[in-house]
Amino acid sequence: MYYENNVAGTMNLYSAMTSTAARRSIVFSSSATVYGQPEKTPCVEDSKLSALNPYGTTKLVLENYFRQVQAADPEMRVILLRYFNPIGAHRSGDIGEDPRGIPNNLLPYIQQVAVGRRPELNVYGVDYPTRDGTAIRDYIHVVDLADGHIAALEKLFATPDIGCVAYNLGTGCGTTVLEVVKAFEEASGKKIPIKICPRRPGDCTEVYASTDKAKKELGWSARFGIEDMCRDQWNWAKKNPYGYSANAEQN
Ligand SMILES: O=c1ccn([C@@H]2O[C@H](COP(=O)(O)OP(=O)(O)O[C@H]3O[C@H](CO)[C@@H](O)[C@H](O)[C@H]3O)[C@@H](O)[C@H]2O)c(=O)[nH]1
Repeated sequence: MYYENNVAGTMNLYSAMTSTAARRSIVFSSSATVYGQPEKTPCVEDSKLSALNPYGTTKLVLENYFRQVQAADPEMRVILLRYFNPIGAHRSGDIGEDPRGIPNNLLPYIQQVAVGRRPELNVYGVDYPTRDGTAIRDYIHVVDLADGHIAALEKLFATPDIGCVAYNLGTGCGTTVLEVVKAFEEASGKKIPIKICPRRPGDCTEVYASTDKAKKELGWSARFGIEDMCRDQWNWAKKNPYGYSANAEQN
């Protein structure tokens, strides 16, 4: 079930719902950040939740809010989608991420180094207890993430008594910062100079998804690996080195 050929089918399902049911259904964009520093990986949906930073607190508060609202109104249907680390771009190279100012996230930063907009990548922490000392995340292609939403909507529309349920949207694979750098270098043919820096406050060591629940209950799993994500991100970057702006002055 992939979004390119499935949007029409999903819209038909949506039309089949009564408008009241549709109004009382929601897919909430939550985040793997609600796992805080996980006690165990892969993270399963019923793991203990906590927040390591203010962003994580906003997601936890809103997840709790939706659980309470749904408990008070059992006819509501709620799916909490916990995104892991979305990266990549549409394969056309025409739609991609274009953060304002200095990027906070890894891939947009690497991409700006690759196109010559920044001299080097700051690597935040090489003393984590991982295979190369850098932190581990579960990177997921944005197109897989989009497909996950279609699967969630279909589940929501087809299950009146769903209540409030959380699903991980991740690949189940953990990748270190240095492994991402290497994958991007291979995809782009560009050297990414790095500067070793202290850990960034609020970062956890390792987080990656258990994918079993989404696979079993939504019929969804990620199709793309880190090489595909870097290839598509690079395609976007080389076609649009200044994002949606035409030139360097606006950046
Ligand atoms: O310039 C950079 C940027 C990031 N990192 C490291 O790269 C990893 C990934 O960082 P980043 O891309 O900023 O993602 P996260 O901090 O893991 O957060 C992302 O993933 C979360 C889910 O886990 C989401 O909730 C957030 O919205 C999303 O930004 C971390 O170890 C960072 O320390 C660097 O070394 N240098």
